[in-house]
Amino acid sequence: MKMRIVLASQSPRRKQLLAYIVDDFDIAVADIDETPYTDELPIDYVTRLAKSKAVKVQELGNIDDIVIGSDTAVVCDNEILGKPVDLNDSLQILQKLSGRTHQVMTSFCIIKNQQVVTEVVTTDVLFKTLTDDEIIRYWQTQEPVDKAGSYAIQGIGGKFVTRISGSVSAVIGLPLVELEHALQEILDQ
Ligand SMILES: Cc1cn([C@H]2C[C@H](O)[C@@H](COP(=O)(O)OP(=O)(O)OP(=O)(O)O)O2)c(=O)[nH]c1=O
Repeated sequence: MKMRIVLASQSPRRKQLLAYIVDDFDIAVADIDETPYTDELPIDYVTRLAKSKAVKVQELGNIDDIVIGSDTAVVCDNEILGKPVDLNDSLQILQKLSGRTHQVMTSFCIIKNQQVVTEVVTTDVLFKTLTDDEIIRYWQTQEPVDKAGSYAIQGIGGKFVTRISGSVSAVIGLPLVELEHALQEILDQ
């Protein structure tokens, strides 16, 4: 029997990335509350969210589906910097990232029947020093709007990045090397 793979995500970037390693899959959106718990560690937060998204989609679909959930958090000094709601928010986030190294944590959770596989991939990203004027002009491009940490490394935000150490695909939305490996193990069973 051919397994159906379902990506539990509304992100066009995750869809595009998954298509690089999986020929055929469906999309289902899991609407979950993304508020971190008080004092929740970033690594626990991204793990929990990936699993919640996958579990929710599995509940709505077929028990035999292989469901993939994922979450990306931008973390600076152990603080989760979410998606900016307005220019002020974006200014605060990018001022924090200016001239220093932060972490991008992307989790995935694969569920097949009762089996749950989760993994978090952490990438270090160093930003050049940003002026407020640069941040404001960047906001006007609208690129930061739906991006964790208020930037997109694959877009205009790439011009802020001095150095990256880790997985580029994980920063954009899915760690392709690790996900392909984990998926292969499940499909081989
Ligand atoms: C840091 C960074 C984030 N992002 C994106 C990846 C994610 O789509 C988004 C992080 O938000 P997420 O909440 O992880 O994902 P999402 O809301 O877009 O989709 P879903 O929850 O349905 O899976 O930010 C980039 O595209 N480039 C970057 O450089």
